Amino acid sequence: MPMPTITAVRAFTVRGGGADYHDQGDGHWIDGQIATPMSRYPEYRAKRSSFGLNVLGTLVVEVEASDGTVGFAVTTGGEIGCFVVERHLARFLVGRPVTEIERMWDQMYAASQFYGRKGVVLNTISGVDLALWDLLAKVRGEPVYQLLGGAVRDELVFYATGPRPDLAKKMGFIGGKMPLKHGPAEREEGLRANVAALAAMRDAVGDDFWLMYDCWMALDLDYATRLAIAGREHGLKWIEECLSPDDYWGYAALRKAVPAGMLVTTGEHEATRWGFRLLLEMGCCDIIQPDVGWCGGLTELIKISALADAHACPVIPHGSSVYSYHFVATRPNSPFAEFLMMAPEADRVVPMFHPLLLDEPLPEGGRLKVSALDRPGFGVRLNPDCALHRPYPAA
Ligand SMILES: C[C@H](O)[C@H](O)CC(=O)C(=O)O
Ligand SMILES: [Mg+2]
Repeated sequence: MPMPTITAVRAFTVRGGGADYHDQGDGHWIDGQIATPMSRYPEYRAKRSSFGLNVLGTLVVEVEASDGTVGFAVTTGGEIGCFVVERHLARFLVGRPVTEIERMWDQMYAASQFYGRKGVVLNTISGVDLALWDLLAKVRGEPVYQLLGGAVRDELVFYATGPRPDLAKKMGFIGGKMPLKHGPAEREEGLRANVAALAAMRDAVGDDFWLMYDCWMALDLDYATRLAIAGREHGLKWIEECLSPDDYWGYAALRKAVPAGMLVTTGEHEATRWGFRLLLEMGCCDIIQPDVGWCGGLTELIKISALADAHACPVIPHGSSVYSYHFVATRPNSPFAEFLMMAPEADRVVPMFHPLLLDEPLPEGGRLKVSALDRPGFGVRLNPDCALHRPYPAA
């Protein structure tokens, strides 16, 4: 049966939240003091925006088909992403049938290998890939999760990321992952403060609620090991992204050094099946956390997940709202999902990609029925009130 072909590819950027969820206004918890690889420089410690955490902005990719259907997706990538899409990647899409996602992915990756492979180029390929899945699912009139093989569960259960696991517990989430505040440059005093914050939160939530620490690449092996050992007493379930994403050897050593039963997790800044192959084969972690908007998109996440399954390693995707939910619904080895608390005080559930997307389904009581995803494509719309900027329109 002849399928529509792709007739146009457009790339836009937009500021203020959206897929670059770090691009928030003053006073938001996500831009407070959180340990980062830049925390060793005191002048970049108090706010993550001080070193440029929100420098990229959101990338919006639209793909239009010959029958008039438009698919779209959002990720982090901003103006650089727009350039890569419109001046380079679009050529591999225009004129192709909407079904040929695998071939388009392979051409985008192979053609950009000389300057890509990870980082913003893979964010960009992910954005294009997700827009292609949205388009194909809309052309077929089905939700994306049905194209992925259908749901393996009726509802998703979530843990919450943010500074208030005590409030997340009241909202019905199964656990809370806190941002670590102090890094190694703040020495023993900082370490004691990190452990004290965990202990206080444990007192607030009781024994059975999961508590985790997100260390956002800020630590070294020695500090991470000491934090894990001290955290065990307070029921720290996992310790996340402690080291540089390039330090596979450090992660392998950390996994051996943490107390029995504590999980080492990482992968939100890793990309492609080859990056995750290193994490898995080197025994770096107990859970991988690819971000579907950064790791290469759904086409790549399917491969990463299969590889992880063969290593008995669960896949709990990082954030990414609907783009994760449609995937998690379909994989036996993704037993729960992350919800990032994007309210400035983490005191209520708000859409992760607010204000950019309309119709983003929200967990209620820490759960989301898969039937809430039953709309064509990823089931979301762009908010017409958000001012999109198209810096590199095709000539
Ligand atoms: C809170 C973390 O520093 C980061 O902003 C989000 C993240 O790493 C996660 O959700 O995981
Ligand atoms: Mg994280």
